[in-house]
Amino acid sequence: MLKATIFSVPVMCVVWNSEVMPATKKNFDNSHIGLTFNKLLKEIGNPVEFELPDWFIKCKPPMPYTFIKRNIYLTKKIKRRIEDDGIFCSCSSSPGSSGVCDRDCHCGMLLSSCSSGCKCGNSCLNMAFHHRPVKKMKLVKTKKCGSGIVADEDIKRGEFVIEYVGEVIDDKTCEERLWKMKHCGETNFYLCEINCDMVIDAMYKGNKSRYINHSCCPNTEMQKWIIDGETRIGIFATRDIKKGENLTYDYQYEHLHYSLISYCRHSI
Ligand SMILES: C[S@@+](CC[C@H](N)C(=O)[O-])C[C@H]1O[C@@H](n2cnc3c(N)ncnc32)[C@H](O)[C@@H]1O
Repeated sequence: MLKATIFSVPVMCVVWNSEVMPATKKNFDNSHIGLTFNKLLKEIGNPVEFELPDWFIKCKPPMPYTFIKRNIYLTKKIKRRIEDDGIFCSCSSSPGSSGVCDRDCHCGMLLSSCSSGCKCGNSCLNMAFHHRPVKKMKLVKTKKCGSGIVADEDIKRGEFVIEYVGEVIDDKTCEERLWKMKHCGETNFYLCEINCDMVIDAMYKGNKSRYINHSCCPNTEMQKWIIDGETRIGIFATRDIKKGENLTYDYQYEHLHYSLISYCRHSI
């Protein structure tokens, strides 16, 4: 339950949410405005406690974050090319296909993008997503899941939607951040596991993909691609999506270290 304390003083009105921001209160107490406020408080007497109305809690603005285009590594960047496994890109279009290699070429089947060895050259379609435009999407308030994302244009099945980017951290940092969030009472997590010791955390830095909510009947999916030796996560449409539809994917959150009271498709 969120509680606030309001002091009605002519001109100055301070709303303090003691459960969410304890660190800020300390800074506030020592600041000039804090000292003045405390002096005023002594003169006024005891504050009155009240519960914040539901509409206020629901209207809580989304947490600010820094927009980034590419992952930022806070851990060692491990580059692993498929060539390291003795697989070299010598793809060419298969007979009867559209004339360029697609996801059915050797590299595509390994979810690795083609390299310069590919005989299709610039027209190659197995170029993962790093050269493809991001779909138009809008940030919205959902009924039950805080902020969410809706498509702002029709999207076709299989099309690339957006890359999931954030800070790439190791397991230890991830655990530290989770504890910190627990202490702050933060319930929104922005974690995506790349492998057993690498997680993309879009809590502080990311793009709109950080707002895509979970559903067990999703319309997009996450795909791991190796692009120039780096594992990157692309979000792709699993069916045709109409403009205005909520974008969702399945978090498969049993892999992560937290649980989620999940609302599914229709209630998001
Ligand atoms: C990646 S964020 C998604 C954006 C988030 N809704 C926000 O307001 O910033 C993931 C968090 O959203 C909430 N969330 C996402 N999908 C949900 C669902 N289906 N049911 C309940 N909560 C959900 C959970 O708090 C989760 O930790």
